[in-house]
Amino acid sequence: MALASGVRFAERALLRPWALLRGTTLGRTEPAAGGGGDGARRFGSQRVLVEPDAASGVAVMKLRNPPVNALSLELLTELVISLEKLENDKTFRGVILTSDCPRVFCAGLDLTEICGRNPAHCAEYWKAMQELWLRTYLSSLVLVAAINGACPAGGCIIALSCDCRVLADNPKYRIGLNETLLGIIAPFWLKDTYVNTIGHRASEQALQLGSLFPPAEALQVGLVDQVVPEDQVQSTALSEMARWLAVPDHARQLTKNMMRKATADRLLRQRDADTQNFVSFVCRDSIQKSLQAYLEKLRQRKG
Ligand SMILES: CCCCCC/C=C/CC(=O)SCCNC(=O)CCNC(=O)[C@H](O)C(C)(C)COP(=O)(O)OP(=O)(O)OC[C@H]1O[C@@H](n2cnc3c(N)ncnc32)[C@H](O)[C@@H]1OP(=O)(O)O
Repeated sequence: MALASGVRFAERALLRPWALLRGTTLGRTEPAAGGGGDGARRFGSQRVLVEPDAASGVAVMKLRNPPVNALSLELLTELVISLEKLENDKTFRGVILTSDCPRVFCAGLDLTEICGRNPAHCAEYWKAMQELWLRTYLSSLVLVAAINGACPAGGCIIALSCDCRVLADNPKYRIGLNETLLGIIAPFWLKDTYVNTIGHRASEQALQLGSLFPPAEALQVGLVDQVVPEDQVQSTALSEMARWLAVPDHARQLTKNMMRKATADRLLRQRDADTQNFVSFVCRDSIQKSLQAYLEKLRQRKG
């Protein structure tokens, strides 16, 4: 009974794939450095590099959308497709999500996707955001975030959608939801994800203040599970993965589903309304002005 409802839920979460692969090169396969058999072949796309290890059942998925892994529509699309590919391949039980860009895990939403764009584009973009969150939050795989760089806003949400987070101990690598500082508001599903991770009071404070936590504070508040020297992020993520994979899949997956279903269902029930809210909010003149000003500040901040 529990299994059947878990499967039905997973099926509902598998929402439509998009036909929006502008400029993507999906499905490319090439030998990993060091060569080897099938287990060592890497695949992926232009913006997502997947290094599968069939022997351990673990794949490393690297975001590579330089300079800062901003979540462009293409990156969102390629992430969903790469994840789906691994989920459909029974060889794999876990994914380590990390960045191929130096110093940044993910800069969050790509502001150029919502600045000066028409409502139809903003809607398409937001649906892609929702899709990635649903896919990661409900993934049947064990997802471990190896956070090897700055992790604001949408980057933080991707990390929080994983089962476990390992952050590199570098004061520049801050993590949190800073939306209010851009003059925008985190949608309810981001807020729910935050609350589910660090609790109501800490979320209330951090969300209103737009706090970006340095590693020690992120650990203290519970945003991340481990803080380790930068050169140990990958090995620690692998050790964490082993701990999670020691649990039988069916028991772990059904428990994950039990813990996360209500939060995901809330978005699934209101997906269109959430998109409309986002579009009407972000297309307001006043919001466009503050987003433009924020982007300009980022561009001038060089050095
Ligand atoms: C999965 C579901 C997700 C749901 C998400 C829902 C809502 C999310 C809200 C958001 O995500 S809003 C975005 C918030 N992001 C930020 O505030 C981060 C802004 N960026 C930074 O703070 C810094 O860039 C950095 C990430 C700390 C990296 O610093 P660094 O010094 O290494 O690089 P920069 O010189 O600042 O930037 C290089 C280059 O990249 C441009 N850029 C940076 N961030 C963004 C962005 N989010 N979108 C678009 N472009 C960005 C920056 O302007 C520079 O461009 P240039 O042309 O080279 O000047």
